[in-house]
Formats: sequence, C-alpha cells, structure tokens
Amino acid sequence: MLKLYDTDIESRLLLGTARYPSPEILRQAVLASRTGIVTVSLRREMAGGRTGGAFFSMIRDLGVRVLPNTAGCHTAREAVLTAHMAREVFATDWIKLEVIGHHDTLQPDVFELVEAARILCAEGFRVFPYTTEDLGVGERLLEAGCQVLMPWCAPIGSAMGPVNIGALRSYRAHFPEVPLIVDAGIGRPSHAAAVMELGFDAVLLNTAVAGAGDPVAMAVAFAGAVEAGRAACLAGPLEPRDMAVPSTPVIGKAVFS
Ligand SMILES: CC(=O)[C@@H](O)[C@H](O)COP(=O)(O)O
Repeated sequence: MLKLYDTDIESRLLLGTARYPSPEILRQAVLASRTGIVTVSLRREMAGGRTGGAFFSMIRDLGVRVLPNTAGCHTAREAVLTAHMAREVFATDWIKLEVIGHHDTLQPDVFELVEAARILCAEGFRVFPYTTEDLGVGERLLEAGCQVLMPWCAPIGSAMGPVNIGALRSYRAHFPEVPLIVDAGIGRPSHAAAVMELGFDAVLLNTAVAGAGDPVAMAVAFAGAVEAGRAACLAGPLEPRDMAVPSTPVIGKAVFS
C-alpha cells in the first residue's frame, strides 16, 4: 500500500477536478477511477467572485481524501496564503504546492516553490510539491521538510506524456526511499503505465480524463493502466537490448542432414 505522510492510500491514481463537462460527470469519473485522493484548486474555484461553496461541498461529499492545491499562484507569498485558506475550507493540512513560474509552460518557479515549501512545512503542513525533474531542487524540497515529491512528466495540460524518460529514471534512482508521484502532462493510459513501470509510486492527472470524449470511460482506463504499470514494475520487467536473443533454444534441436 502507498504511504503518503502518515496515511495509507489504496489507489495509486490521484485525480484533478477541473475542466469536467459537468459536476455530475466529474462525480462519476471520480467513482469510476477508484481514486482515493482528488485535488482541488482553491483559486480557480473562488475566481471571478464565485465562492466555490457548492463545488467544495460536492467535492467533500465524494467520500475521498481532498488534496487542495495552490494552482494559479506565482509567488511563495500567494501560495502560502492560499494554503491557509485551503486548510480552513477543507480542514486538512495536506497541500499540493504549485508555484507557477512561466506562462507558456506552466513550469514551476523552483525558487519560490522551495521558499513556500520551507514556510508551509515549518507551519505543520504536509506539502506535496509540484516540481521539475531537477535533482537539486528535489533535494532542497526534502531539506525544507517535504516527504513526497511530484515531478512533472510534461507541461500541465499538454498530454505529451513522459518527454524525458531518462530524467524520470534518474529521479527514481536518486530518491529510492521517497514517495514519488508523477504530476502533470500525462495524456494517455499508456503514459501512466510507462511511468509506473519505471517505479514511480503514483500518478496525478486531470486533463487526460476531464478532456476525454468520455471522461468516465477514460477514468476506468487510467485505473487499469496504473494498476498494470505497478504490477509490471513489481514483476521485474526486462531491460531493452541492442541485439536479438533467440527465444527458442538452439541446444537439442533436431538435425536433418
Ligand atoms: C489538477 C492539477 O493539479 C494540475 O495542475 C495537474 O498538474 C495535472 O496536470 P494535467 O492536467 O496535465 O494532468
């Protein structure tokens, strides 16, 4: 079972709650995915004068753990304030920390991210930082007090899937004991299976399900892919080779001449 901070989590699929065609489809997709954790953007839902009230109570009624996020924040200060609000709204000290540094790529501002992580961990938050696959930044986040790391595999919403498999492989090898969740950029179930096969502990995704032609059916597909990838990782997949290896033994074959 996956342990995140002190909590055991059964499903290794974490789901975002934005951009669904309707709240009812979101509800059905969450149930179909069998996820145990959904992430919710405080700023997005409270933007434009909306209070987010009806949406937040629908999320609370889903019966899954809520991981509020600081999506839309661009500075450590904004992210810390948003985390405080999230703690009030959802009565949780879990926070998915996003501090965006670049408009086109939605790449994290890793300097502000580490600063916000340091402040929030010191305040007792359980921080889940959305980060790049940079090893040094990962180390700084652990020093700040994070016990989970969430490297991207591609820009948020891009659906590109793992663009730098080598970097993800190194990340896993560099932090063998840390729970690692691939967050952002996954487009297809095969992408989720691929990163799970690399040994990542879980995946978090939103757009690939919310934007699918049939989000509920896609949620089912992702649930299966994440389980398959995890099972394959535990089963010890072969490493690719440059040369052919005959699958039929040569010794003992019949000789006709
Ligand atoms: C919902 C959320 O937290 C996103 O910011 C997250 O990073 C998912 O990204 P995708 O939409 O690319 O799956």
